[in-house]
Amino acid sequence: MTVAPERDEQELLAQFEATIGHHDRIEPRDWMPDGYRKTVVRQVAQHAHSEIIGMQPEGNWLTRAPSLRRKAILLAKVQDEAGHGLYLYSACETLGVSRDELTEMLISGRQKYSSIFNYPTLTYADVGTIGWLVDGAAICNQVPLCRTSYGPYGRAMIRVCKEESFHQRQGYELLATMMRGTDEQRAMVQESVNRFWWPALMMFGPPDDDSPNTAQSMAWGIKRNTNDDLRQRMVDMTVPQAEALGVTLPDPELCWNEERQAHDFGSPDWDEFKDVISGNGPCNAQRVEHRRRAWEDGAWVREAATAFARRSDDVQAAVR
Ligand SMILES: CC(C)(COP(=O)(O)OP(=O)(O)OC[C@H]1O[C@@H](n2cnc3c(N)ncnc32)[C@H](O)[C@@H]1OP(=O)(O)O)[C@@H](O)C(=O)NCCC(=O)NCCSC(=O)Cc1ccccc1
Repeated sequence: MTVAPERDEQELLAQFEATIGHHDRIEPRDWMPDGYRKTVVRQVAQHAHSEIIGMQPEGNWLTRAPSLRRKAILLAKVQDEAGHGLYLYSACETLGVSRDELTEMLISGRQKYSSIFNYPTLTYADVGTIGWLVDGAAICNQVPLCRTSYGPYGRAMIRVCKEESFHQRQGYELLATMMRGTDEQRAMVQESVNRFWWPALMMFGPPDDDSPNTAQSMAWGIKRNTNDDLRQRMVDMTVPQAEALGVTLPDPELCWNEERQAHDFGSPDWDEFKDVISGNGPCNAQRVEHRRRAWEDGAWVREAATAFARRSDDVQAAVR
């Protein structure tokens, strides 16, 4: 007996929902609703683009690192970011979208990357602040994503989070070293923290009541927490670290709320956030142009690798 197609679809949907309900993983060959596939591709692609574009602000300091040790640490970190981008592009490819298409969507502005990477890195202290605050925010956001419902994304996150922890520690250690230095160095750290604090809080996305995707993404287990929840976690985690470092977080409203057992804090400038994610931040044009040039300059490498792979296949076929 043949089953009616609608019946088939209903059974598949029920099976999908049961998997989500049990907090099990959805794997690439499993049936999934079109909206789920699109949402995972959107989030994972944005995440991958962020890692790749995110190499630029710190990469800016590679040739000017103040010592061999600092240069080696920074090189390792920037290379890790490239690796994270590649895992994430691979996770996206399991859903039937190619690396070429993803890069095209980034360069043409059809897909986003994290707002934070549209701010400039003006001093070497920014390398420390990015490690401490930006990787700190990335950890808050990504540890729960190790339990995301899409298998390849969650597994990529496990490795990425281990590396992000090293990134955060190296940033904190850099800032701690500068804070033990001269008055000028301490002032440089404070100035850098003042510039990056609010943009780091914006990384978690708009407030929950202004976040169109959160409810559905949580229902599908793609996101495990809301944007505001994770932002609160970041503030609570960072305040004692700032005290230990001896820097001030630039928020006059920041204070401990005994009743909530959490910090109250001010609101980021959401108009600035909207401007930055619409392409009008201080470095948007420069970041995308740099990526476009690198992609075009690398065309010959991709062509050579494809030709080599084709020839190897021909040789294998001839031997068989
Ligand atoms: C929380 C959120 C970012 C946004 O929640 P959703 O539910 O998806 O959206 P929601 O409805 O709340 O927002 C409405 C619209 O606003 C967009 N938008 C929101 N926020 C931002 C933003 N900050 N920047 C730009 N756009 C943002 C959002 O896409 C949506 O637009 P769309 O409808 O697509 O046109 C989520 O996608 C997520 O957890 N992603 C995974 C983590 C991830 O990507 N991490 C990367 C950074 S860490 C790193 O790279 C490591 C590193 C450290 C140091 C150096 C180098 C590398």
